[in-house]
Amino acid sequence: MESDVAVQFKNVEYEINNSKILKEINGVFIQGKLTSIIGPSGAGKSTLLTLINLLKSATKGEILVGGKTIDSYDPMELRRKVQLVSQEATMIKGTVKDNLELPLILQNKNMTDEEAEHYLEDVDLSTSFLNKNSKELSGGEKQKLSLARALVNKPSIILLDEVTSALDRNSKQAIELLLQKIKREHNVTMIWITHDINQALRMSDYVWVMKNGEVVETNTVEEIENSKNTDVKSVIGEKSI
Ligand SMILES: Nc1ncnc2c1ncn2[C@@H]1O[C@H](COP(=O)(O)OP(=O)(O)OP(=O)(O)O)[C@@H](O)[C@H]1O
Repeated sequence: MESDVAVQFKNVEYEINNSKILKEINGVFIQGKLTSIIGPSGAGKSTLLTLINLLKSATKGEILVGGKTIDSYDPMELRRKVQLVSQEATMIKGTVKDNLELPLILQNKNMTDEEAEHYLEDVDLSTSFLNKNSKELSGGEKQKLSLARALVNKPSIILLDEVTSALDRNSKQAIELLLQKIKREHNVTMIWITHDINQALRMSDYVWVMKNGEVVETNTVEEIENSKNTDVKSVIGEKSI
């Protein structure tokens, strides 16, 4: 396998209650690049994402992460390497610092205030937020904090599930800029589900287009924009799905 491949799907299927949610999925996610997954509701995007951190297990085929079959990872270890950030930006009760420190606390470690401030700066949050109750943060600030928390385990892959869908225009723009900065400075592979087609085309290096549990096309943004495939054309013609 090429060394720039972060994740590879080989004939992957996911079946539940005799229903095939994902069929014959093949493709790669390239190291250090941002790939968006787009497609209509129910296409199987979230299911595919959860296979990459073993929240679900493929029922057929093979997934390689960093060149190793996913089944060879301890799930907890894998989830440190492959961080999931979701739309809800779920916080635990307590301060901003409590939330940032959580990934370390789970490993019986601590975080100094200095380290915590560094993480806040990394995501463009004021260091004065350190002892603020996380409940008081705005939606955009919570999402920045959840990105900072995802960075604490120094992941090589970040899975983003509709992380800007609940945000207003300004916060959405701030998160987009932040994701570009994280990709650049931390060289992480990002796999992003979004219903905002313009955002996917604007932000991504590569795009996977899904429909009815299948991957219709995986390609660069430019190739996707010029695709002759009617399913691809209908998905990107929607602009917001
Ligand atoms: N546990 C389950 N049991 C049965 N069907 C399921 C289960 N989980 C998901 N599905 C079905 O699998 C299909 C794909 O769901 P999935 O959430 O992956 O799609 P999606 O593309 O992420 O959709 P959305 O954009 O609405 O989030 C849907 O038809 C859904 O109803």
